[in-house]
Formats: sequence, structure tokens, C-alpha cells
Amino acid sequence: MSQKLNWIKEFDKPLAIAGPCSAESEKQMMEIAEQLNKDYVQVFRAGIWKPRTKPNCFEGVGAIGLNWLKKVKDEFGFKIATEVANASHVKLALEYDVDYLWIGARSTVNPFTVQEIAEALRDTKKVVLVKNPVNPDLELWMGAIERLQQQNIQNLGAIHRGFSTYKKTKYRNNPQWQIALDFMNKMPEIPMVCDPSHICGNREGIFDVSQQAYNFEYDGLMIESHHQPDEAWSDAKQQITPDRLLEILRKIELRKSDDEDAFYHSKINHLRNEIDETDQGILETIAQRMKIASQIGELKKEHNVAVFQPDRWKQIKDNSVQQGEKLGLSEEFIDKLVRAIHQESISHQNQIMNKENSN
Ligand SMILES: O=C(O)C(=O)C[C@]1(C(=O)O)C=C[C@@H](O)C=C1
Repeated sequence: MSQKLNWIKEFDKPLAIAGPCSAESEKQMMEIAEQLNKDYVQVFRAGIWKPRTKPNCFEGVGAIGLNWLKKVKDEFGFKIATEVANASHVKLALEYDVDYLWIGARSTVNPFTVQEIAEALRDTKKVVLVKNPVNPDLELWMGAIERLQQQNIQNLGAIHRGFSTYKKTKYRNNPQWQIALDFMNKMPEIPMVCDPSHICGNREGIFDVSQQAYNFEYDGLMIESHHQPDEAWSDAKQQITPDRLLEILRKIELRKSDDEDAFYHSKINHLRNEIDETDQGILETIAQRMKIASQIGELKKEHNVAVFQPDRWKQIKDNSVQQGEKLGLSEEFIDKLVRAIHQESISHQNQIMNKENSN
């Protein structure tokens, strides 16, 4: 936490940004603001301009909603936040003294858009948060932060909202935690906020994803909250009531980076040694497997047989998934692991084939 940018240290509790997916009416905004617990929620969010997948959907109330946001700020003392997707949104949001502006996942993918927003925000002291791009591209996410830094914008943060997939998983947007963890490693000063609403796409998973984020020492949460979630004009399935939100925020456990306790240290060091030895064994086993694959490669070359053998590959994959299940390893993990091993194996065999060809 200590090396993080100062803006995140302003609050005595972890950052919680909450409020409706979309501003719908002044009454809706005031009712939600009234119901959100001020001890746990510091920032009130509402979408004013909504980028929607399909045309003819509700695309946000537009600038009028900024009046309602401003009223929430004045009457309830929340800081206020909204999404901006172009320079005119930025201009209006600044006019209405919006405190936190975020760049949405569909904007982060486009460097022209990010550049336009960054230039419109030049020198601002407002907090600017960048959602991960919809596609799993760490460089694009970091590149957006760099564009903002180049415009002398210093109060920056990132929002992890998960990544689109063609094959639907239990998540609306697959978290792919490793990408966010890599981001935190490469930009340790940038606070990381998790958006479990967009990761889950439903109400049920929000606690687990939020807790997982805190298990990784994230700095805050952005959770969509509506006084009548079923009636919401956008993303109804993933919004939760202010009461449920409070329950979640109270229940979540925070984690620290380390513990001074001597017993903890000796125990974890011992276990980490065991991990190192096990990893060494895994690598030796994989290297041994590659030697066998190379022998198969030589044999195939002699007999003019193709490297890729779809039936055998399928058999290996199915067997591994079955074995993995017995060992408590997920199908998703086994699938990735055997694919990586197979890819390395066929690349060894290709080298053998090509080397002999060029002689
Ligand atoms: O069984 C083979 O033919 C191999 O070359 C081994 C192997 C593997 O590494 O598992 C590699 C390539 C084939 O597509 C199938 C399997």
C-alpha cells in the first residue's frame, strides 16, 4: 500500500465506488444515494453516456444526468464518478466538477480515443481510472495509463473488469487475474480497483470475486448498486441493493502483504523450499518428455509422417482431463497445460524436420 499514489490513502476504509449502472432519473439517483452507507461508500458512480453492444438500447440520459450527480455530491457529500468516452464528455464532466472519471473498457482498446481523452484532461488533479481493455492485452492497458501520464495527469488508477471471451464461461467477463497481477507488478504505484459487477454479470458471484480481489491486495471495489435492481434500465442482472452491498463490504476480509510473526516466516520459507524443489521436478519431467517427443520426431522424419497427429492429441487431452479431475485439477487448467506442452513438443519436432530438410 505504501508505494501507491497518495489519492488512494485519503480514506480510512478501502475505496468503495458504488451507485447505479446508469443514471435514470433524479429521483432514482437520490434514492440510491440516500440508501448507500456513507461509512463504507466514499464515491457515488453513475453512467451518463452508455456504450451498448447493440443499437436501439438505452444509451444513457446524457448531460442532464450530470445535474443529478452534482446534486448527490452536494446533498450527501459523496465524491462523484462517471465514464467519459470522448473530449466533449470530459469537458462536461469537468464543468460539473465530477471527481473521478473513468475510461471504459471499450475506449481503452482504442489509442486514438484514449489520446483524445488524455489531452482533454491535461494537467487535471481529478482522479482518472482506466478500465482494462475488453481484450486481454496488458500493454494496451498500461499504454493508456502512459498516455495519461504524458499529459501530466497524476492521480491515476486502474479498474479490473475482466475480459471478453467468445466461449462463455461462468463469468460475463473472464477475470484472467494474472493479467491484473502483472499490471500491479509492472505499475506498483497505480491503485487497482476491482469491478466484480462486470466480471460476474450476475449478483450471486459478487462477494466471492470481491474477496478474491482483496486476497490479491487490491485497493478498492467498484460495485453497481440500485435501489430496485430488477427495474434497472441497464445491466439489471448484476446490480445489487444498497443493503446487500453493505453486507458484502462488512463481510470482506482485508489481507496484508506480510506478517512479522517468526513462526509464520519459518513455516512459509519451508513450504516455499518445497515448492522450489517440486517446480524443479516438474521442469525436469517436461524436459524428459520433450526428449521423447524429439525421438518420435526423428522416427516420423525417417518414415515421412506428419508432425501433428490429431487423434493421438485428442486421446492425450481427454486422458489428461480425466486424470486431472481425479487429482483435483480443473479442466480449464489441464486444457491450458496440455496445450502448452503439445505446442512445445510439435515445435521441437518441426525443428528436427526442418533441420534435416535443409541439409
Ligand atoms: O504421438 C505423437 O505422434 C507425438 O509426436 C507426440 C505428440 C505429443 O507431444 O503429445 C506430439 C504431436 C502429435 O500431434 C501428438 C502427440
